[in-house]
Amino acid sequence: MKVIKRMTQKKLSLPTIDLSLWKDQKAPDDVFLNSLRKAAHAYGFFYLKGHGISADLNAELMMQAKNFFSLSLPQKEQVAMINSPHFRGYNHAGRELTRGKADWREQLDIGPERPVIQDLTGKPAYFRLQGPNQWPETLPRFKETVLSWQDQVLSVLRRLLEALALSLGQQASAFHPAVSNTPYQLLKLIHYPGRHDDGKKQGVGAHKDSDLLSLILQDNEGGLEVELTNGEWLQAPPQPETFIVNIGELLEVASGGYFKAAVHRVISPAAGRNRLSAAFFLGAQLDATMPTFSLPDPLAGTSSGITQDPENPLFSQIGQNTLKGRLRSHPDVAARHYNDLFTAAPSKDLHHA
Ligand SMILES: O=C(O)CCC(=O)C(=O)O
Ligand SMILES: [Fe+2]
Repeated sequence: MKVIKRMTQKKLSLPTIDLSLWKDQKAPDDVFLNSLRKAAHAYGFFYLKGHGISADLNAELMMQAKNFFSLSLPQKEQVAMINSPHFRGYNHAGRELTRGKADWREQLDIGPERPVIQDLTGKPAYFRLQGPNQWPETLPRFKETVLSWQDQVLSVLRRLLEALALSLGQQASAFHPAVSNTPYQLLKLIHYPGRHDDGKKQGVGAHKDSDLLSLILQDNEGGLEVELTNGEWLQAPPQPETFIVNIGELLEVASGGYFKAAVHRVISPAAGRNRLSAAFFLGAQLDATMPTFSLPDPLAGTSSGITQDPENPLFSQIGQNTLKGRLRSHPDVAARHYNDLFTAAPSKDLHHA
């Protein structure tokens, strides 16, 4: 009995990709590319090690996140997201929705520090996503640490995208037009409080990310899970010195469905416990359109195409897909700052992004 259990667990563990195997910007070898392609195709969710981001910086980020969530609610509300047309800032637990159901987590959303686009007349609404962040004033090293981590993670993901492009038989530069200049990006610092008496377990409900690639740093609590193609849920517990990387909807579009955006969720910690994570989402230039690459033969034959979900239409126009995700996740921000876009407020099929 025990042996079978052990064998099953071994078979079902998530793959680990070691980015340090790709040295000195030289073309990565076939072994590395094959394992990356396989991980992205079969799971859409994997561990990343050899990324070059120091354990100290990761620990400092988690410490700053902890300091922020330890502030009083009125202090956190000073940077409430409802004040920001750019969807930046704090949301208390229960305010964000996934598929219409409240998530049990509080979070601070931080994007790239960019100026507001002044003259938006005649421009698409998604340009309103660009603008400044809201920073907690009482935490001196917070902004510096967060921006430094954000910067380093962005470089890691840009590099990983070069490898992913090569693994699909494309030029390493295939994603450069989408991510080299000023891609949309978002960092969420997240605190999952312990379960309530009502026993509900939705830390964040099952969802796909609407970006190209996401990267998650988690503390030791666990609770992150990914849905396999056979419908089973597999745990993704923390592993030292690694991040979780997962495929988002834009990469599913780019790969013609060869890489699938992974459905994942977080189960709330038990009562009295809590969990911290930092999730970074790399989108793309808002005014670009995600191309769908034509894949070389052996790959093209094994792709089942882009997922069609009437509740969650995928737009290849990036700004449109990005704004869709933000509006659905934050109907209160949508109602305050984007009311002109709706005849009725979105409510039924809200989807976390
Ligand atoms: O907190 C985590 O580990 C994952 C969060 C997540 O999937 C998301 O915010 O999209
Ligand atoms: Fe996610």
